[in-house]
Amino acid sequence: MEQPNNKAVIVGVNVQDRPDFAYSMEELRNLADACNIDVAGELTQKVAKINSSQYLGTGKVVELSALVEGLDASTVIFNDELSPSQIRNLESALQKKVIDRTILILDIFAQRARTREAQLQVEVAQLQYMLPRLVGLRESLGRQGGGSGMKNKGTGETKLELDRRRIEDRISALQTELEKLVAQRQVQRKQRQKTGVPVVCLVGYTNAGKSSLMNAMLDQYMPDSNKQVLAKDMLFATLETSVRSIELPDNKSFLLTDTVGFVSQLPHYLVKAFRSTLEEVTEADLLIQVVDYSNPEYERLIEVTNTTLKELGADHIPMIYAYNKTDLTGERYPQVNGDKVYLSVKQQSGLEELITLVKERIFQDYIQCEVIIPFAEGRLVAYFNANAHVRETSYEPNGTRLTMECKKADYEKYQHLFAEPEAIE
Ligand SMILES: Nc1nc2c(ncn2[C@@H]2O[C@H](COP(=O)(O)OP(=O)(O)OP(=O)(O)O)[C@@H](O)[C@H]2O)c(=O)[nH]1
Ligand SMILES: [Mg+2]
Repeated sequence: MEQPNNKAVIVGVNVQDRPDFAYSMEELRNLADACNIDVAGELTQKVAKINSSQYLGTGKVVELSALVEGLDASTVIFNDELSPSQIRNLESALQKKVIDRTILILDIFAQRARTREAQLQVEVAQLQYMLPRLVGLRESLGRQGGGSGMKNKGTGETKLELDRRRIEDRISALQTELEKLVAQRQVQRKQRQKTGVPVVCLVGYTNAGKSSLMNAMLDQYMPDSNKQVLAKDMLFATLETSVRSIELPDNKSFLLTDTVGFVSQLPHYLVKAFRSTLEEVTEADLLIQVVDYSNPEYERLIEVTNTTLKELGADHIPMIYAYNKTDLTGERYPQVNGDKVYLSVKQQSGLEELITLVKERIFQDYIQCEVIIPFAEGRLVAYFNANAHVRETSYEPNGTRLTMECKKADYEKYQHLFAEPEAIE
């Protein structure tokens, strides 16, 4: 049986005048859009407390039913995560497919997952969502003839036929496979850490411009690298972590990591499932929180990001802010204010200011010095030319004089080889 249509009505309850309610409904619409669902109508209700049996008050359910019929919608989408019994009750009252915010997010993640690791993580999260809802989902499936909103390969009807026990087995098999991938990633990360190169992580709300910023940095500092990442005007364009090396003109380098974006009410099992991918964040030396400054709700989105970072155990890592998309606001840019840089990646403006701030934070263990390297230790001159910022080179009777900025650790390591300046008679 074919799905009748992809028209839906979105429904939300505004509990105690939530200040971000209007935005959360707009976001729900965007999430639906990202799943190719056509939002034909909207229904909201102000309440003091969510109705535990059917989410909406009884009168509102009747009103909703009429609206859904009138618009000929096949699906009703709720702005919060519904409990198994709420789904059951709403489906029997409405006789339509009932889905919630969580399943939309899971669906988008499933569509976008490219790497095996991301696919495994999404599937684990989907199964964990399904487990307590099996009965309701099965009823829904019987009525709709397939497609609960789970669209990725491998899920779908066959999976829904599995009983609880088999789903649990499947989850643990996926987790075992995932652990192997995570172990590999950890080895890679340990190797990177050994090199002592600082790690800077881009974090922030979805669609803020993290990947665009990463690409702009690559353009500017690594023009031949050909390692651009996907940046696109859609929710959750990035699901996998990418790490790129950025070498600055003064020979300082760092690793830049692009990560999955956050969204409000990110299902906790999704956060948990993606924890391994996001471990990079918890071990970074510095976080750059990219903010869509053109979004009127940007302060709330910063809050959501900070709460998610806390949930991941990354709230202790130093952070600076890139207030991006300033070109869409009336504000002046580029502009630096404490730990905030107002910039526009699109207009390629403010990148240098941001890099200056990054450098101040991650290269604190550098010193300015002047040393004389005996001619016999010529390899050291080559080393510093490659790994330090040499400002001036001159030749003395007893060796090469370098005026430079180098790592304090390097200075201390090679100090015993440096020559004393000759006394001028
Ligand atoms: N006007 C304007 N648009 C921008 C700017 N920077 C990025 N964008 C646009 O914002 C959209 C999202 O950019 P991405 O870089 O994919 O955002 P992201 O933070 O990586 O998003 P996720 O991967 O979904 O978390 C794209 O359409 C970009 O072209 C900017 O400075 N100004
Ligand atoms: Mg991205």
